[in-house]
Amino acid sequence: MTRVCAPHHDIFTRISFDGHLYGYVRGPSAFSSAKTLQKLKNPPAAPLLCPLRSSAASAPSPMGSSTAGSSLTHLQLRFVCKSSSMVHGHRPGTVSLPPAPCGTRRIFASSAASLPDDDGRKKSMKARALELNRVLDESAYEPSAKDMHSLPKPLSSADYTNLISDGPRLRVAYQGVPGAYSEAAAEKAYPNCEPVPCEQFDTAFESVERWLVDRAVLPIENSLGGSIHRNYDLLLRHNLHIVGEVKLAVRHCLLANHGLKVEDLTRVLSHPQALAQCEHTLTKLGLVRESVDDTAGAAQHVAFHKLKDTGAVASTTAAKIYNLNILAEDIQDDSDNVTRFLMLAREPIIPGTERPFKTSIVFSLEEGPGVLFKALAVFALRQINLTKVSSLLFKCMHVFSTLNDLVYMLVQIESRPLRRRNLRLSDDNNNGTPRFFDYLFYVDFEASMADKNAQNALGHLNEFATFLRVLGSYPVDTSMI
Ligand SMILES: O=C(O)C(=O)C[C@]1(C(=O)O)C=C[C@@H](O)C=C1
Repeated sequence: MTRVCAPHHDIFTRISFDGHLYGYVRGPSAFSSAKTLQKLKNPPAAPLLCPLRSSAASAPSPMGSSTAGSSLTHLQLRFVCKSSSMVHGHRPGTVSLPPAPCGTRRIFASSAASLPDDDGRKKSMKARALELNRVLDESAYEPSAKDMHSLPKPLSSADYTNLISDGPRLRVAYQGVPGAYSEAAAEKAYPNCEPVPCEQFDTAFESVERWLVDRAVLPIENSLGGSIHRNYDLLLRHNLHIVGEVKLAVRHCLLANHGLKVEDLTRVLSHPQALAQCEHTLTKLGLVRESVDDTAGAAQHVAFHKLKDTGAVASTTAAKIYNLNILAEDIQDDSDNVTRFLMLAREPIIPGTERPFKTSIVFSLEEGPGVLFKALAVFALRQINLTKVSSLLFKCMHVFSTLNDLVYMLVQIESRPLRRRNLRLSDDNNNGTPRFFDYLFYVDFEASMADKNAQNALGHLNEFATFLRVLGSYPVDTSMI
């Protein structure tokens, strides 16, 4: 590896008004330089946005991450400074980058831009820096299919060491890539936030716990597809608090590359929930379904590989970002397709009573006839409405050590967030062998923990529950979906 001060790379940096250090890396091997920056143990800054503009695209891997391309000529990274001293101390020799062909220059503008005009040399550097900043400002970010690799790369566990959260905008983790419904939910929950894509749900949870982002917004249930069990598991496994909910009307489209017709397609890619939500339509079209991590990732894959026989079920936003054609709109089986997302934070909010609140709890019970009836009665007795009751079956009582072994079974009782009917219970007639198992019951009830009635109900439940945890008490999303 060569030091950055070797005459191989153009590196421009600047300090933005929001305290971030923005960086440009230029050069034929700029992409691999960026990758190296990301991998460094002690980088001066953490690249957040991967290549912004390039004259030749490097190939995104099937589900979003990018691979190095030797023909990149122009690339922008966004850096987040680790400390103010980094801004002022950012100088040649601090960053190691792989060698690149000679003939390019390097410029360190940010430190000069932030220095007082105390001598002529610094003055000219400062002028240069300001000029650079002006040029950088003029190159606005307009993602298109041509530079889709420029979109934020989803966080994976490996990225943790490089991410620092010090900007004034709230950073909100979501699972998926840009154009995913979860990104729209994050923006609805926290307008003006900076959505941070994460590869997996676990990554989103962990990035909040490690202070890399401020919040996470994750799907928990859908009116057609039901509960997202993975996130119920993660709610128990992690110690985050539910601080809000947001409901999003999910309207799926069938996307394909330009020039294709529905008849040309034999296969369709999407998130399993999205495929389930379009079950009837896709069956009617005779398309083979294939599950991927998220809807927008499916669109990205179809676009990047220019697939001729495969479409994607995703949003209109994903169609725009990845430059796909919309073959059919509103293909979900129910026009009232709503997904409920949870807003998660490290600290709980102080529950109030000035507006409608909801409280989410999880508990387990001793086995025995009528125990669930008894548990639900603590709410019924106090006229507290339940908006969700679901149960997960797990193998043994040691909740925290054995969640890996959690066996998801059909829920005994299930309700879904329907717009007009808040509670829908149905038996699954599961005559298996439940007596060998314990259940975790997840209940949402319409009351605030600041409400004495709710406190009494939970006190009552706690008398006989073998485990009880309040996951959060938060305002109900009453917005029009
Ligand atoms: O794949 C996406 O776009 C997501 O945001 C995930 C997800 C989900 O997990 O349910 C979110 C909303 C829709 O219900 C479909 C998929």
